[in-house]
Amino acid sequence: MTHLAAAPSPSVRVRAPGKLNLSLRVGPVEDDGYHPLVTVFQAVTLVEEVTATEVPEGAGISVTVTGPQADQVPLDRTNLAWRAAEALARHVGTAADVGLHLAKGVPVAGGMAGGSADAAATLVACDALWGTALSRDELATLAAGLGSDVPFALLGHTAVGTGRGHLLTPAMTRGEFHWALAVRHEGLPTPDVYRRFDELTRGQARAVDPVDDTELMQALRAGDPAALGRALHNDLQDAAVDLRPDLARTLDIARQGGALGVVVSGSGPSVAALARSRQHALAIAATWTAEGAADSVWCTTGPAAGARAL
Ligand SMILES: C[C@](O)(CO)[C@H](O)COP(=O)(O)OP(=O)(O)OC[C@H]1O[C@@H](n2ccc(N)nc2=O)[C@H](O)[C@@H]1O
Ligand SMILES: Nc1ncnc2c1ncn2[C@@H]1O[C@H](COP(=O)(O)OP(=O)(O)OP(=O)(O)O)[C@@H](O)[C@H]1O
Repeated sequence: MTHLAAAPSPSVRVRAPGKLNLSLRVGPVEDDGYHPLVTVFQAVTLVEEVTATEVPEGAGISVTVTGPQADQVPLDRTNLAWRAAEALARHVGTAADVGLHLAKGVPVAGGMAGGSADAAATLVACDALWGTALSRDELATLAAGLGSDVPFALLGHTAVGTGRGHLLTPAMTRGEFHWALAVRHEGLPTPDVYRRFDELTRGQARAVDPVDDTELMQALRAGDPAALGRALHNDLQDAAVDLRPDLARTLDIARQGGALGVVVSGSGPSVAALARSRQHALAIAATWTAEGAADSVWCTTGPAAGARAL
């Protein structure tokens, strides 16, 4: 008797990057509860990998997760990847049946948009698995409905974000930038940081203006890490440090270690230090570890590609 092995279910694997905000300028909160932003995103080589696998009709969506902080990631419909699959299925009028596996390489709740990368990767993976063949523009519209950082995870590289951060213009850059990252395993909820920003600025934050990032954009075009380091900026930094005062020491240690610039990433609590080289990034990371200033440290480079099938 011949034994026939069952054919594996079709699956699609997609990688999407985490991000840093090289500059994050935040205006006064609007009536919808969101803040107008001008931000310069850079995608980095810390990535999420999402595998979407065909499941029997009517099986619905399921999520499994691996990675160092997998226990902090929800497996139900509050997971952004689940919501991305649901949003795509609703948009194209197909049944939302898929198994999603997330291999997490981006720190969880670190201000580096790991969940957003999962959502972007899921849109691309399910679009391929279900053969729905949406354009990148249609995917970007769905992405913006899932979260402000999701469209950038689709696009990748370096881009200026306006509106809620979801309206993107690619930016010209030269060369590769080396980053050291100090990660705290207790995350900072993004809404809390924006709320603290409102309190600290008493609702009177200055209106955002892309002109304020002229030097940063020049540094990127020139591939000049020293100039980029001087131009790093984050309007949410004071709010993040106010909520987590120990971040001040993490910032100081990197400065003392000769970082070209150091900044809280997005809403924190991750801290990103721009280094002269990979060796320099490793040295900053080693000092953070030695001083107990981070729960984990990472070295990465940017820019990196947006969500794409492997
Ligand atoms: C801090 C950043 O990561 C910088 O890129 C983003 O602004 C946050 O993006 P995100 O996590 O995708 O945020 P969303 O899921 O869209 O929004 C979460 C919450 O953050 C606040 N929020 C977000 C974006 C924005 N422009 N203004 C805000 O006030 C709102 O309270 C919102 O309810
Ligand atoms: N796919 C996901 N991966 C990680 N967390 C998720 C996911 N979906 C939902 N969450 C929830 O969202 C919270 C924030 O997740 P995430 O890792 O995306 O934060 P972040 O990097 O700070 O996001 P951002 O920089 O976009 O504000 C987590 O604590 C978790 O409860």
